Amino acid sequence: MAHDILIVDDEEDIRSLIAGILEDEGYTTRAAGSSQQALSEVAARRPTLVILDIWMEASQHDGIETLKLIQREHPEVPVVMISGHGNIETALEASRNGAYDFIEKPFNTERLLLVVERAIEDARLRRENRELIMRAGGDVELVGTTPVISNLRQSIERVARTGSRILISGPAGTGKEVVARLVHRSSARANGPFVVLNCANISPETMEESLFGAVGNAARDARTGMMEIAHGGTLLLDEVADMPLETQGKIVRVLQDQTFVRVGGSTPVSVDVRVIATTSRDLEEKIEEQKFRQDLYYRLNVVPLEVPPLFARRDDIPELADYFLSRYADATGLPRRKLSPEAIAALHAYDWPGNVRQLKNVIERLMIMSPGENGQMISGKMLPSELFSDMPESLVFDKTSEIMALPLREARELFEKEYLQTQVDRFGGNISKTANFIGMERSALHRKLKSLGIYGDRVTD
Ligand SMILES: Nc1ncnc2c1ncn2[C@@H]1O[C@H](COP(=O)(O)OP(=O)(O)OP(=O)(O)O)[C@@H](O)[C@H]1O
Repeated sequence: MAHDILIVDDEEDIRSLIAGILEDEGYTTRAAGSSQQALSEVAARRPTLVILDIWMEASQHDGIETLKLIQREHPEVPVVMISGHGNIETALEASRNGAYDFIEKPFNTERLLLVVERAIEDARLRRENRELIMRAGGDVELVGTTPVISNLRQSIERVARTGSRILISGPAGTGKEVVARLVHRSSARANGPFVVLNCANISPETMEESLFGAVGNAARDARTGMMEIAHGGTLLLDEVADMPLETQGKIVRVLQDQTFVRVGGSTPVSVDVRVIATTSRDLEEKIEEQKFRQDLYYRLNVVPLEVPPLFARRDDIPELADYFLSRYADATGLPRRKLSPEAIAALHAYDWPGNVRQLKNVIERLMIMSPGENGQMISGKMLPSELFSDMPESLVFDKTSEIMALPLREARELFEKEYLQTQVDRFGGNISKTANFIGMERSALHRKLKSLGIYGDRVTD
């Protein structure tokens, strides 16, 4: 996506000289010959960068005042000042007011391009930092090698380049946002912003201000909307099923024209934004209940991507657990730990109703609550009890009275039978995994099952 640069100078020659240099490098430019025009261009759409002359004689505001006005509305937009006279005082004042850097007349093309490139990169890093701080843990790695995840990865690569709208569905905590971030990162917009708007629990008024921004007045501050901030990049509508119906109607039109009006304003703002939506609810059901607009559904659901629950890709659990262990150790400086085979087997057997997010939280908790040396194993006993609470009733063993009525040898045999049958069922009949979990040799388990008469067709290696 081309960056959108606003050039502000009262000399026509300078404006077209800079525009020529920048356009040759693939930037998109707009020009303004006065401070008033500059401010209305900024108001029409937030630029990626402003190049602003310090001396603008016939303008209502001089360069410094214009800088202040731009910074007040958009402190995140970098402004590079042009100065004709190497006046240190003015330079200092501009820096104090947030100017990113200076270029002096007459121009050196190399220097101009270098400063522009640096300013845009610096703003991108700041934005990413802000996003990281705001959404700590929002990483962009889709860990997993099961066929469903490998297919998903391929679909992401394929669809990312097309620019189509995508609807990502799947239960909470499965990694829908990770998928959206990956799409953005693999697309032509990767250097543009990635903006997330959470649609849950927002009133229609707040939602519209968040999306479209607002013109300031006595009652409210001016605000740049997510649509405008996402220009040249991607906007993620998280949990889109919760978007108020009124806003749904408005966004249908915006998706079509990529143009909207800020709350309280009348000037149309044109943007170029790729919209991705996520949902953990069944949108077709919401349409039937008349809580979601069908036309919006069709517009968003150009390419559907599905992220399956964690229990449907159990074999990714060990790799995910390992990934969170090392990531958490790196982030905190805590020792690097490993999971023991029986701990891995227990994580593998659990159903994870909170999906990957729950697994990540369990791992973090383990690292904090079970301190140990570098490389020291985390054993099955250290796992939180919630992991065992959804075990089948028979494993918790409700046959106490029956057992109590038996001599030891028979009681032991009954217990073993119940215990092993349940464990084998838990691991879907897989002997290696069962053996691993219960801490027995695979061949010994085979023999044991046979001797207890529970060696059926469902058992596999
Ligand atoms: N395959 C994965 N590889 C690495 N990390 C993952 C993976 N899936 C999820 N995560 C991590 O798990 C957490 C939850 O993922 P994410 O927020 O993407 O889920 P979600 O489906 O968008 O959840 P919700 O619907 O609740 O918003 C995040 O910290 C994310 O980084």
